[in-house]
Amino acid sequence: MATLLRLLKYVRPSGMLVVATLTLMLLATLIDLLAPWVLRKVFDDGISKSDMGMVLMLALALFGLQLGKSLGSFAQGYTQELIGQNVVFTLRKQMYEHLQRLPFKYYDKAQTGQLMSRMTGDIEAVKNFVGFGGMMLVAGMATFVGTLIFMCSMQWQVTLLALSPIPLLLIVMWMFSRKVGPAWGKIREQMGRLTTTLQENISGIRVVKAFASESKEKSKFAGRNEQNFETNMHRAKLEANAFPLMGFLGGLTFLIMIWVGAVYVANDKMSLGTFMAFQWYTWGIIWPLNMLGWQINIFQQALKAAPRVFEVLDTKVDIESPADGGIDAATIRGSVKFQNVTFAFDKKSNEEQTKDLSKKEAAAASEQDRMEQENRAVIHDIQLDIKQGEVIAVLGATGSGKSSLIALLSRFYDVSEGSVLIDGIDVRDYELDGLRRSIGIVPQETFLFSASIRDNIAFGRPEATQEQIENAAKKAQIHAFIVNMPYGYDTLIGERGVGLSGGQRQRVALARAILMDPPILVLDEATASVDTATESAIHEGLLEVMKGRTTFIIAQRLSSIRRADRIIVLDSGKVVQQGTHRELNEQDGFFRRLLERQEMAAASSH
Ligand SMILES: Nc1ncnc2c1ncn2[C@@H]1O[C@H](COP(=O)(O)OP(=O)(O)OP(=O)(O)O)[C@@H](O)[C@H]1O
Repeated sequence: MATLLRLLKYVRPSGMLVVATLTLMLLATLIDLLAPWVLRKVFDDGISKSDMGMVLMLALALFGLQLGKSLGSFAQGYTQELIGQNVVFTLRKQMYEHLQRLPFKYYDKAQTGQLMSRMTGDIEAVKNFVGFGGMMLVAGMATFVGTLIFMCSMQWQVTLLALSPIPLLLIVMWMFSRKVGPAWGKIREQMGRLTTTLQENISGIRVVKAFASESKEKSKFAGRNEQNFETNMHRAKLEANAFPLMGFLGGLTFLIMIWVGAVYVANDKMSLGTFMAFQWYTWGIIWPLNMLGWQINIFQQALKAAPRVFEVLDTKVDIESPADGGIDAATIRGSVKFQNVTFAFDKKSNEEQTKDLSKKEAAAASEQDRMEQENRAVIHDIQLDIKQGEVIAVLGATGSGKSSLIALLSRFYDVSEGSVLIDGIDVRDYELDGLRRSIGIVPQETFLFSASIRDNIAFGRPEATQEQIENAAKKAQIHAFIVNMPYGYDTLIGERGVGLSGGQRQRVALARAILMDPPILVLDEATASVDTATESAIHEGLLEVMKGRTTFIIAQRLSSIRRADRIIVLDSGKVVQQGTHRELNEQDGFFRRLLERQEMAAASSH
């Protein structure tokens, strides 16, 4: 019921259209009800009295009624679809906008295929009910009730007798509805899983092929496809059992009507005209009941699909600008302070933790969670003070927490304890978009869109001039490569940058960050996939780019951090060493061991 009420809210903006459609439907119903009544007159006032003038007039009246109905149907079909499409449009817009706002935490767990299927199939199922099923239900009910009124007013005894199979028909329908609902729920869920398998296979096709795992993946897909096939066949079986039974019981109404009607006509208790009109009216009883079977189907499908969409819409966005809009980040200069920062990925919100608990229990739970969080933390009590314009290299073994630490700067995640300050202000107090625009990031894995290379570089600044784009590309050492491409900056690159090498993709991402001209720059293993010659060329360019900007370089290769003002070494989420290259070289620790290992590796490769 709650789902239905919530769906109705989406229909409310189309209120006038709904009124227009329902008016047209009710008019069509009235015409349907009047037509048999006119037919009755053809027999009783025309044929039986041999008044051919009357017959002609009534035939023309019937024609006029049908013409009116046809014109009405044309408009009604259009408005009906418009209502459904309005709902689809709003739901898709809301879902898309919400997906854009949802934090990284959500995407760490969400399955792309499930989201795709909710955005497409589930919303479509909702539309079928809102635009078609719901309206037809109203039309069907109006036809049913109207028909009964007309029939009873003509001959109530025959009407009631003809209705005797209806209770049985309602029982069949109720049983069908109870069984088909869960089947639709399963189908929607399975479609989500099927889409996920497909999406993962397409995205990961290179891994599938590299490991020659096509047949394993094929059977995984076949398994899910088969499950969906079986559930659909189960649903079809339910329909195949219920619909003919409903048709049969409807047919019984006809049989009773003809038999009882004939007896009443023979006994002069019913005119021949009324008998003929009843034949027509019987359809007004059978049609809505038969349609009800389909409507239950559409309704149940929508009832199972809508919560899947609402579930996404109801996911809380807990990383947002402050309620008052937040502090303008345009003036950020770039000093950064990590103040007692602890961070765990699976932090639960306070509300989630203390829901349904008393005050005392909530306090105990919160203390327990604080301790658990401390155990799960990937960043432990970090204190760092970074001056504006400083170049900081963050070093550490894989999994030591380098990327996590930097992710807290842009609020991809929020700290569990402590605070991250930029220019002395907590990052949570800034307007979020502005904050993120102030931090240019070249991530480990670059995502490029299927668009021109120019648009990919100008992704964060679509208004940038060609000259600005080219300057950024030059600094990222990619300009020469781009101008040699078939269409230069207009060359289209495939999804995720297909057609470019790993190093080229990384340089496009670097140009993208440089173009944003941010006060803070983050290079996450940014030169990892380029050759040593290009790497040193990039570093030359970066020297100029880094000038005046606070820069974080996350790297494992020592060559890429030589120019850092300070090196921070992380181990299991804790800062274990910090200082200049020279200072750290003089200490016994992770840094010197890394240096020695790399020097040995370099010597053995010569
Ligand atoms: N989204 C996530 N959800 C849960 N745990 C995560 C997530 N991302 C990383 N971790 C865990 O957090 C720890 C730190 O990971 P992080 O990516 O920050 O390390 P890193 O030093 O950048 O590693 P690398 O050099 O390999 O990129 C690791 O133990 C990792 O397993």
